[in-house]
Amino acid sequence: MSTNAAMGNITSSFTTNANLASHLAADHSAFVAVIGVIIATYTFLWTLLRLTQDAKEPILVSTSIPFLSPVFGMIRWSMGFYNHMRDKYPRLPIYTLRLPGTRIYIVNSTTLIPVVQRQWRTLLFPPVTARATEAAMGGSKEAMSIMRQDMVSENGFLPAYINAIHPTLSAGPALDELNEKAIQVITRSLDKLVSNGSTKVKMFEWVRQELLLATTDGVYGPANPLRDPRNMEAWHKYHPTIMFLMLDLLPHWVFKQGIQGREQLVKAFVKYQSEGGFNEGSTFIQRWVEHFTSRGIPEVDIARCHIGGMFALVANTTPAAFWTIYHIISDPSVLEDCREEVSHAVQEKDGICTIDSNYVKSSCPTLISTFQEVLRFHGMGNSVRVADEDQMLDGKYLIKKGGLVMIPSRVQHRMRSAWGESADVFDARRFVRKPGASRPNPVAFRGFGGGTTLCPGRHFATTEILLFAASMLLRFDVCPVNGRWVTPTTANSSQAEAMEQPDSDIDIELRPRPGADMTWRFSFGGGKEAALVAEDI
Ligand code: HEM
Repeated sequence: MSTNAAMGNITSSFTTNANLASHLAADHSAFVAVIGVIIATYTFLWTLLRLTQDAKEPILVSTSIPFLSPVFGMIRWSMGFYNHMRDKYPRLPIYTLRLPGTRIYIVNSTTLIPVVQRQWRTLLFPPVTARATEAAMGGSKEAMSIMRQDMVSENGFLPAYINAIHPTLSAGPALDELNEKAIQVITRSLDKLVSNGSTKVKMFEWVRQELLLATTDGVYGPANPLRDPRNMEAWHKYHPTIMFLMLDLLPHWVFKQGIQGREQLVKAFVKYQSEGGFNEGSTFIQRWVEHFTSRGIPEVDIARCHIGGMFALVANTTPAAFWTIYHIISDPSVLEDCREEVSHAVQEKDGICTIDSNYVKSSCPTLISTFQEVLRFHGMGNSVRVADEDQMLDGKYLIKKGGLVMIPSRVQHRMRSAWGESADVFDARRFVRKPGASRPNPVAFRGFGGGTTLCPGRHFATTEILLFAASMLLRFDVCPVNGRWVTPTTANSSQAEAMEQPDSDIDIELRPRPGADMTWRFSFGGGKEAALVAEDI
């Protein structure tokens, strides 16, 4: 190499190094600037968090990244998040989570639950219903202003709505008639299955279809919009998007299909309203419509609210029925006991088998206990209340106006102090009364919620599910097509619902039992409803 060339290389290498050094210096300052911004942002958020948190509020947790740690926790642990937090902070009766723009007070202690429920005039549920109506059902400004006018007093639209429907869903002729209509639909469908001989079905899909048709026929009557397969398809498109629409975080075009489904249902329910289809429906739906029309809710919004009502009707009943039937038929000893119990509810005369619904609701302890255990084990409702003003809870904890108070039922349902060491195990006979044994703490059982928002549809759903299960046990043997029962996982359950949903379906074969082809009927009337929650005992 010549001297010149060598010099050139040295010069060029020097220039390159100088460039590199200046690049590194620039990169270094950019790096320092980024770190500076991160530290400044972190310090700002941390200070903001501390300054806006009152010492009297429940202890603040999950703060490593201010305002975002709870969000990451919810994404990571999904529906197990609150149980994870309970295990992490086992001594906290209540704690605060701070999310962007929201503070949530999570109640873990069984003793605080009745306190929250007693403060129903300042810890409100109606704002939650109103928000769902607006975000997920598309309620108009006019309808929302009627709904939001008074959310506290008994004259307010939403509290008065619950009062209007309550008598039609409580023990009495209106409820009996509703349950009778619904079970007739299931019976007709089972008759058809029997006449087809052994049939293979996908269990969840099949249970869902049976209940959707039975429940909506029972409620809406002969003009039931869900009888039209296009509307049924629209429901299946819309239903999975409800939770995302309620969260209202993403633009609506992301859920185009779901919204198309919803709008198709709105048209169908507008027709149902304008043609007076409800006049031939249940007493429940007549009182429901009466309330909405008397308060001046526009027709199209009534149709939107019908869709919200449908969600309440079927969203939890379907998985609850699936799990009840699954846990009975997949356990030979539970199956034997339940079948024996319901066989005493049947009276046969002249080829007609009549099942006494009162007997099923009151005298089949293993069947009823299995259903209750389904509500405990698979129940995942988060009771949410909105604080209407600053207030003290139990004289100890400051709840700030606008904050959400939440009671996650999964935390209660898996509490060892309430359910013992077997809290994480499904035990079909857990609720069967045993001589000398004490009852589990009823406050820890939140399958139907509790307090003023205790589910008004619980008797309808309970009877429908128990009678469906009884019919199945009496008329069919059920086998898994692949020869063994494998309990589906539930990790992907939609958190808009109060019951876990199976992640995968099960192929089953329904084989008619001897006598399945006789005429099957139900008798109703005069009996009490099954008492599953403290308020009914
Ligand atoms: C197994 C089936 C069902 C389950 C597990 C269930 C569960 C629940 C739960 C946990 C709540 C309380 C929500 C809270 O406090 O935050 C609730 C409320 C409610 N449920 Fe159900 N439910 C079922 C069936 C039904 C049915 C069939 C209807 C309609 C007839 C219905 C109508 C309602 C209504 C309207 C509310 C709100 C009450 C209020 O605003 O005060 N539910 N349900």
